[in-house]
Parts: sequence; structure tokens; C-alpha cells
Amino acid sequence: MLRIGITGGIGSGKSVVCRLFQVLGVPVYDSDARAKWVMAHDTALRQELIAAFGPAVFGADGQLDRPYLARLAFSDPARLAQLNALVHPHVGRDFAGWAAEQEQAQKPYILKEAALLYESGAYRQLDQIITVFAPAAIRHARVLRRDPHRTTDDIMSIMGKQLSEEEKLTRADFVLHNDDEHLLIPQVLALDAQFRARAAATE
Ligand SMILES: CC(C)(COP(=O)(O)OP(=O)(O)OC[C@H]1O[C@@H](n2cnc3c(N)ncnc32)[C@H](O)[C@@H]1O)[C@@H](O)C(=O)NCCC(=O)NCCS
Ligand SMILES: Nc1ncnc2c1ncn2[C@@H]1O[C@H](COP(=O)(O)OP(=O)(O)OP(=O)(O)O)[C@@H](O)[C@H]1O
Repeated sequence: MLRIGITGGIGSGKSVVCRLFQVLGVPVYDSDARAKWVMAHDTALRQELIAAFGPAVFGADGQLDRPYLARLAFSDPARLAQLNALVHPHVGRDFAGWAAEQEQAQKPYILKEAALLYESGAYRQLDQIITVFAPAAIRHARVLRRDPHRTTDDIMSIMGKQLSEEEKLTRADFVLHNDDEHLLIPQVLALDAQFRARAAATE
């Protein structure tokens, strides 16, 4: 079973691309969603988050206060590095467990979606990497539409904390262009055929 990573900057369209792969029957691991799940449910990690960011990191309902944590982490590189160092090892282990489950293990290939595949070191667990690419102006406009609570400054600040697009493009094995000019579905179908052929050849 091949392990394929899929990354791209904020608003590039990773989630949209992953939905297309899911339609083709490909299991997708959503790192963002799983990161939030482990932060809410892993008792040791909860304690570490409270020690690092204060009790307000969890609201009165016991749920992670994401706007609070986003304000702290995205405004201070040291705090973001601390958050990443606490959360990413848990996500790495959670992914390894998920990939080993029967349902995934019997498939020709699986996808791991993450905004930070290179930055977190998660690429080391993967055979090949797809980068979803869209110019910054398009990503910015998409995020403003999708997340009305984020300002232009918020989005620019998050972009500045991610690996540059140039670096991601250089390091990627495949690039999916999601820039309002290229059609997405034919690109996804071509990659799917390629991964299935490669998995069949290595069986
Ligand atoms: C800081 C948190 C609470 C903010 O939550 P919020 O709901 O406001 O934003 P959301 O999770 O949708 O993130 C918005 C976008 O910011 C970017 N982003 C998220 N985490 C990070 C990070 N650690 N560094 C840089 N960019 C990030 C992604 O492009 C993401 O899609 C949340 O992003 C988080 O817990 N991040 C740490 C876990 C993590 O690194 N996740 C990303 C990949 S595993
Ligand atoms: N080709 C496209 N045409 C129009 N809208 C698009 C296209 N691709 C993505 N979008 C929209 O842009 C927004 C960002 O896409 P998506 O959520 O898939 O990005 P992402 O890379 O997963 O972002 P993030 O890192 O913030 O999670 C979404 O609202 C999505 O519906």
C-alpha cells in the first residue's frame, strides 16, 4: 500500500482535492481534523496544552477554544513552535495506527492531507508527495470567503508561517494546479491512475 502525502498552503484547495480522491474510493487522513481530535481527547496532551497555554485553552464546555489558541499561536512564533512540538508527534502516531487498520491496509494507496507535511517532518512517513498549488491572491480570496472571521492580516500572517510555495513546488513529486485555469478532475484522475498502476506493479 502506497502512502501519498498531499500538502499546499492555506486555501490552496487540499480539502477539495481530497474530496475528489475520496469519491474514487481512496481513504484520506485529515491531519487538521485529527490534530483537533487528539488535542480534545488525549489526556496527557490536554494537560500539556493547559501547562503551555493556560486553562483558557479549553472552554467551559471542555472543548478546545480554537479562536483563543489561534490568537496566541499565530501571533507568536515561539508559541506556534511549542504548539507544533506538542501536537505533531501525536498526529504522527495516530496516522501510523490509522494506516495500519485493515480498511486502509488493503487499499492500493492512501492519502495524508496536511498543511504542514514538510515543516512537521511528516513527509518521512510517506512514499510520495503532491503539492496543491494556487497563487497567493487566489488563496487569499478563497479563505476570506470560506472563513469570514479571518482578516487579511490573519491570512498573511498564517501564510508567512508556512513553507514558501516555491520550496513546496521544488520538493513535491507531483503538483496539482488549482488556480481557476486548470481543470482539477482530469489532474486527479491522472494521478489516481498512476498510483494504482504503481501499487499494482509493486504487489
Ligand atoms: C491554531 C489552531 C487551533 C487554529 O484553529 P483554527 O480553527 O482557527 O484554524 P484552522 O485549524 O482551520 O487552520 C487554518 C489554517 O491555518 C494553517 N495552520 C494550521 N495550523 C498551523 C500551524 N501549526 N502552522 C502554520 N499554519 C497552520 C492551515 O493552513 C490551516 O488550514 C489550529 O490550527 C491548530 O490546532 N493547529 C495546530 C495543529 C496543526 O499544526 N495543524 C496543521 C497540520 S497537522
Ligand atoms: N477550484 C476551485 N474553485 C473555486 N473554489 C475553490 C476551488 N478550490 C477550492 N475552493 C474553495 O476555496 C476554499 C479553500 O479550499 P480548501 O478548504 O480545500 O483549502 P485547503 O488547502 O484545505 O485550506 P486550509 O489549509 O486552510 O485547510 C474552500 O472554500 C473551497 O471550497
